[in-house]
Amino acid sequence: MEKYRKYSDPESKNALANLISSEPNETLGTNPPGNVYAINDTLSAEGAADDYETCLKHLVQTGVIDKSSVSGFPKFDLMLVGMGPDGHVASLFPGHPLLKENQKWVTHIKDSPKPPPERITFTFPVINSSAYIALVVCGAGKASVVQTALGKNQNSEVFPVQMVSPDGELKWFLDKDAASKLENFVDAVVGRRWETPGGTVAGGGVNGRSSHNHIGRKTKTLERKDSKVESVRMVLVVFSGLNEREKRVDGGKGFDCERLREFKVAMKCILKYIEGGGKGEGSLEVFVSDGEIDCERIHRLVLREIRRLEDGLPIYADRQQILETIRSKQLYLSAYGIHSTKVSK
Ligand SMILES: O=C1O[C@H](COP(=O)(O)O)[C@@H](O)[C@H](O)[C@H]1O
Repeated sequence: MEKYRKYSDPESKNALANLISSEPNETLGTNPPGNVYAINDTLSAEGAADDYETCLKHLVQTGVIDKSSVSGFPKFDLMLVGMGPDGHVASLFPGHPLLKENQKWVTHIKDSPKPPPERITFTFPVINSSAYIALVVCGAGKASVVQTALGKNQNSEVFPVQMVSPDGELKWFLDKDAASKLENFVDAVVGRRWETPGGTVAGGGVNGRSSHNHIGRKTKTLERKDSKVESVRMVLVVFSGLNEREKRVDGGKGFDCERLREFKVAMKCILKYIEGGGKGEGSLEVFVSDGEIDCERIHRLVLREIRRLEDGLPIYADRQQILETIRSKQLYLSAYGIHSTKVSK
């Protein structure tokens, strides 16, 4: 959770949740508005936090959200958590008394060190009761805290991010810049990227220059094509090029293979969509079919997948698992709607 802003404010994450719920989304389709539990921006920050906690309690009582048998707090299936350069998570800042809150589910802050000062936030007991937390951290400004949190050196003051310790699974997702101060951890933690034309490799270990250029050439060719036949052909070429490449990657381990696997799932979906004349019944795991073959869309989807394979976040490799969780649960937009609202008053 974070800043408390009016929905009309572009920084409001409630506004983002509402946008997601009303606009058809390439991957998720249209989310039913009833699945979004937004913060009441007509109340004060304190009132909104209490109101939100009441809403959450109702959802637990009615069985929409599980209750943790360990802590008694609500247990979210999936929580997407970011981190600030000072190591804060949600709106729980270093040294702030809210770090110790152990009764409330949702609380407010009026003196946030990062603007805006008024925010509402989940407390640590709620965050740490989650079944799965994806901690997504990007940017060089966060590299020092990442180094401290994941490295071997002890720090005297514990960063809030170091207090993220769920009953379930915790997975860090770092981009290259956020991971730049890690040494031995790089291979283990960071998704390996293919060598870029400039020669930069994160994670290393993959002899990827020729493959990168191969894909790059195909991308350029693809950009010039827009007929149905060419779209199909290019999907197949990219797909078979990757099969070849996969044989050279390190024995099926590491992020490269996981990302390739996710990419291949996407390519299969696109092929089924094409072969089924736009009606890929039950087969469109990574995008939603609207019934008609749309070449522009195929083109855009293939480019999107290539971009994610080559330069996307490591979380790309976990898309199937995340989508499965999202689709099988009734409540799933907490990361946007609950986790973060921003209202300026
Ligand atoms: O203020 C906040 O910042 C952190 C980090 O944001 P990012 O845009 O740099 O990733 C965010 O995770 C948190 O929810 C928010 O309160």
